[in-house]
Amino acid sequence: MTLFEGPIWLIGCGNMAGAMLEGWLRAGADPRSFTAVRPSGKPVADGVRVLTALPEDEVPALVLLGVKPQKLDEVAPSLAPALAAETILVSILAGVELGALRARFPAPATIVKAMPNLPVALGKGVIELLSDSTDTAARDRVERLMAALGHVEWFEDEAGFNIASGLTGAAPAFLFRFLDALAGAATELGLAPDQAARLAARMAEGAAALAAGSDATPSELARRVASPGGTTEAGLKVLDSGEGLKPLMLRTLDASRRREAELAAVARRG
Ligand SMILES: NC(=O)C1=CN([C@@H]2O[C@H](COP(=O)(O)OP(=O)(O)OC[C@H]3O[C@@H](n4cnc5c(N)ncnc54)[C@H](OP(=O)(O)O)[C@@H]3O)[C@@H](O)[C@H]2O)C=CC1
Ligand SMILES: O=C(O)[C@@H]1CCC=N1
Repeated sequence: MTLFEGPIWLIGCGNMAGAMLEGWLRAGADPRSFTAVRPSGKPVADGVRVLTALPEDEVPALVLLGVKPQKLDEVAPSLAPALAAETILVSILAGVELGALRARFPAPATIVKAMPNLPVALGKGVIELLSDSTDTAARDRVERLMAALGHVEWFEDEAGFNIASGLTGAAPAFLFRFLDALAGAATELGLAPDQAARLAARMAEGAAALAAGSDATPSELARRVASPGGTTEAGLKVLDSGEGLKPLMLRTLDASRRREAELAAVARRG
């Protein structure tokens, strides 16, 4: 069974849209159903058409808007007339609200905001979705396509979507920083850098799988690791001391959310 019927255009195919394409191809999608439009014309994957301008030989069933938010007004004027009422527009542009998309793309009946993250390339991403469309068949088609990339959740409003965007869209970078710091510390204490990086990443893979698959809270899982009077407890005391990690995470996510609001305001002004 095909993931999605009809041509899919990827407007911009850099880190994120490229990772989504990788995930869909990995899930068995037909490469010939995709057209990537990118100014560089760099190839993306075997069998996927790459153009430097919009195709003129087909009407897209779905368009994935994958450029930087700052490029929205560079692409919208030429893209909008190429979309039909039945074209589903999916935007992954951080901060750009449904209203700002509707103002630029009047034709599509269904516009969906999606916030994916880089692990979609492995089919292990998280994708938040938001739409004001009442076309349940179109919403279901988008959900099915996104579900090939990982865990999908719908949101009811921009505010909740924005908080979740920081938590799953941006936070892989926060986790990578944590792993870097952890491995760096092990290196300072005497381990070879490549070995420290490898072990930290493998540790995170297993611990994350445990957390995702367990009914226990992260706090309970930490308790199971920390033997009373043991080595973990000694480390946790440092992590939890003073201001600790929790206020740092609050400031981190809040900064992402505030930046998202700034990007939203720019796109609203147009
Ligand atoms: N990176 C991430 O983890 C996530 C990113 N996002 C969102 O994804 C979007 C893209 O981010 P990211 O992939 O990191 O950025 P990249 O810089 O990697 O990719 C941007 C893409 O846009 C293309 N592009 C630039 N100008 C145009 C144009 N005029 N017409 C068509 N394509 C154009 C570039 O083409 P070329 O390759 O030829 O230079 C490139 O393929 C952003 O809106 C971001 O908010 C959302 C969730 C996570
Ligand atoms: O940094 C950004 O703005 C984008 C959105 C989430 C991840 N990358």
